[in-house]
Amino acid sequence: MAKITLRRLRHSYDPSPKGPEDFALKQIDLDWSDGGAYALLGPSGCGKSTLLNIISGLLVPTEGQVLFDGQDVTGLPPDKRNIAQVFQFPVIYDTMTVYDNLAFPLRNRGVDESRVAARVAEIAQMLDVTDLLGVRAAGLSPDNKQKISMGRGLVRDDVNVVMFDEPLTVIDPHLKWKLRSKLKELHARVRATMIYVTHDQTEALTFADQVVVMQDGEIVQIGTPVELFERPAHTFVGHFIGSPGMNILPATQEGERVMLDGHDIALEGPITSGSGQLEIGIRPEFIELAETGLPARVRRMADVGRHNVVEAMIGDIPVKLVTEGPVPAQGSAVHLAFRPDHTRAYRDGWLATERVMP
Ligand SMILES: Nc1ncnc2c1ncn2[C@@H]1O[C@H](COP(=O)(O)OP(=O)(O)OP(=O)(O)O)[C@@H](O)[C@H]1O
Repeated sequence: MAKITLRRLRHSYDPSPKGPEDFALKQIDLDWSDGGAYALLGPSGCGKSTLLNIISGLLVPTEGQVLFDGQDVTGLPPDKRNIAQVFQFPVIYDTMTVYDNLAFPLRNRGVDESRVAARVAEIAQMLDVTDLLGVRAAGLSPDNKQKISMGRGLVRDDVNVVMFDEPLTVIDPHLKWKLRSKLKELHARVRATMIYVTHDQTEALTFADQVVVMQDGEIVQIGTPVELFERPAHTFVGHFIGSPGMNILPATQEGERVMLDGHDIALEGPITSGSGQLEIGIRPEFIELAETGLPARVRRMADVGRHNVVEAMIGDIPVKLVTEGPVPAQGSAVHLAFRPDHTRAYRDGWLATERVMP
């Protein structure tokens, strides 16, 4: 397995790009350490596939370098990079048995049959497909086909990286969670460097130790799932991660004071200096209905299972909060308390408060 370094990567599909808007990847600098579980998360069109194709060698970047363990592989074709890839749709040979499918990548490398047998048995056991080893792949259900496809990606232990490109797309929703946790378990056992590409926050947050969030050809934040949830570096991350996402509320500043609809708001710490559009970011989980606080009116509520989501208006500004307690009737006057340690300011989208450590 290898450490992967992306150095000053830029890519444009336009042969003569004029400005940043012509670049599908603006500038990417990244270090992925050996054996880590990473997710690349972002909405459709943000550049995930472009980045994946550059790492796998299907695409040569317009600028910058890709290094595996410090060695420049930017110009190497995919078959010289020693990587395994699992795609959206299963890539298996229908006429072969499950055993032969799993054995294929090893036999292809000239691995001897006793080693093949041991490794196939190990992977089959991890994926719960031992019973299927003698079955022809053509007869498998779509999710079992994709499991075998994943197994083919994981069977070699000499690859630099295993890359998964939206691998659960074809899986039935009720089976998705099973495969999701299976993949996490597999990483813990195989300890390969893995990169998981998805637009689905649940998949990314379940699988990865570190999540790279992309927007519009740029990385907006790299962090653990908890870091992304608790302290988004950008309003995009706050909004994209969480359900419902972070409240992003228009704010004004007078000296050190930050105000929302004319009310002073206590923040996690001092606001950084600078200019630009000011907003307050607070997650619905960190707002409470209280005796005192910001006056608001309940607009609607939704029962989402374990808790209720209440939408209230502070003046003309809608705010969502999550509560497990009783919900006041629609139209009633309430007070909202923001937890200061989870209330942050953002300027032109970027985090603009410093955290005061307790
Ligand atoms: N072959 C291509 N030629 C021209 N433009 C392309 C090509 N492939 C992608 N793009 C553009 O590059 C940008 C990034 O696309 P990319 O496919 O990398 O995003 P993505 O995050 O993987 O999206 P999706 O999840 O929909 O695949 C988009 O604006 C897309 O239109």
